[in-house]
Amino acid sequence: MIDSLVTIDRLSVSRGGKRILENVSAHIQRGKVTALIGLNGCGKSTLLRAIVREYEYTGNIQFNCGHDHSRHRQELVGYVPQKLLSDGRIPLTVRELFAVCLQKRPLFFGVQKQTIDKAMVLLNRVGARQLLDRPVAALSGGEMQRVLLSLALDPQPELLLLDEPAAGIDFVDMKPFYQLIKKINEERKISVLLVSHDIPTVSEFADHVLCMKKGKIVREGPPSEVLHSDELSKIFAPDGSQIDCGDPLHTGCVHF
Ligand SMILES: Nc1ncnc2c1ncn2[C@@H]1O[C@H](COP(=O)(O)OP(=O)(O)OP(=O)(O)O)[C@@H](O)[C@H]1O
Repeated sequence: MIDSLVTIDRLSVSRGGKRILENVSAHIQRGKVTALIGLNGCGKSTLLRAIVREYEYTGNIQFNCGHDHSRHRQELVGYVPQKLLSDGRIPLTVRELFAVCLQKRPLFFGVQKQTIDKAMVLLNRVGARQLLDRPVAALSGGEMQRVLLSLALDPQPELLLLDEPAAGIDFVDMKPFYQLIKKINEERKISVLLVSHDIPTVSEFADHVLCMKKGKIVREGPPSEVLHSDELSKIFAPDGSQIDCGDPLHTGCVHF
């Protein structure tokens, strides 16, 4: 029996006249890490953007969060995109980025002390307080992900959406990063939906897996079932080769 924080029911999304998601039904488990896997272009980012209401959709995304919805309290969802901007040229320091995100007044009035204090608390949570005065454009992929993660955790969300959080992170830093996500999940009781292309990491860190193919969820369940299923093999190893579900630190990462 799935304890579902979010129940997605017959969700369809079209973009630019093209149907991207078709009748997607799935669960995001309460208090757990759910991984969304699938080939490039199958619709994973589109699903995340529908959940944050960035894209229009038909069907239903039901938050089973225990709120009194008549009081119009929005569900709290933190979202970390794949990239901040495609060209990466943001002429700001991390301190100024926090000001843009947290302050109500324009940046030309300066960064308020309370913003800096808050930025330090938020960066500290993700082990990144040393980044405060660094230019955003000079951050590595992993540093950028930590900054975006710290912003997504304020205010504390019920659901954290991470779109390929390890995409810019090298082999050595990847495991600590996923351990940080697991820690946030367990200690703060934040449910997580993360997009990943790394089967060993999904095997190690996810409690629940959604497998997407061409805009549809073709399999959902625990990693032990989904990662060894025929559906997964047909998508990721159609030539009959073995899918490596081992420890990413020992067997190397399988990217698809
Ligand atoms: N505005 C748009 N107009 C037309 N097609 C679009 C639009 N936005 C996205 N698409 C297409 O929708 C499909 C799904 O895109 P999406 O980014 O959700 O895939 P993804 O699974 O996240 O891919 P990746 O793993 O490469 O990040 C892709 O084929 C993409 O080209």
